[in-house]
Amino acid sequence: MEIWKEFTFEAAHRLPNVPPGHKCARLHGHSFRVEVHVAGAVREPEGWVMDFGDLKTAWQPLDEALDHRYLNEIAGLENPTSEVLARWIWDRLLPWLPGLSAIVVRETCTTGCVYRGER
Ligand SMILES: Nc1nc2c(c(=O)[nH]1)N=C([C@H](O)[C@H](O)COP(=O)(O)OP(=O)(O)OP(=O)(O)O)CN2
Repeated sequence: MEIWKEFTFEAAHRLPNVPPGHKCARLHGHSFRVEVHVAGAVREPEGWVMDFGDLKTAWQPLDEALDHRYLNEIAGLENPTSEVLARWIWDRLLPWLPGLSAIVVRETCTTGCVYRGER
């Protein structure tokens, strides 16, 4: 079974390594949406993989680190593409969520990425 919870944060960024003239080299912002997925057996008697509330608790420090920030200023996010951000979030949640199975990052309504860790 796989469960997930979606979180949102607002942040600014620019992409420093894009080709000359690329629009994403300019400072801009997104309402980022992040899905945190956890896989595992359904535990009894609770009838759940884990409490959605515990996902929220695990996310809280990341909200503090990311919300209303300039992502490029954060260590490890100097080139804050969706892909880099997904891996950065994965690395910070894995110690708290051993069943972590995917991080989905959406920058806009039409773009995003999914990271399932190193295999
Ligand atoms: N593989 C990636 N490609 C791009 C990323 C990224 O993180 N990974 N990021 C960007 C920009 O940050 C951009 O803001 C989002 O891309 P895009 O979908 O092109 O933005 P638009 O909302 O302007 O898209 P339209 O559908 O054309 O309106 C770029 N690429």
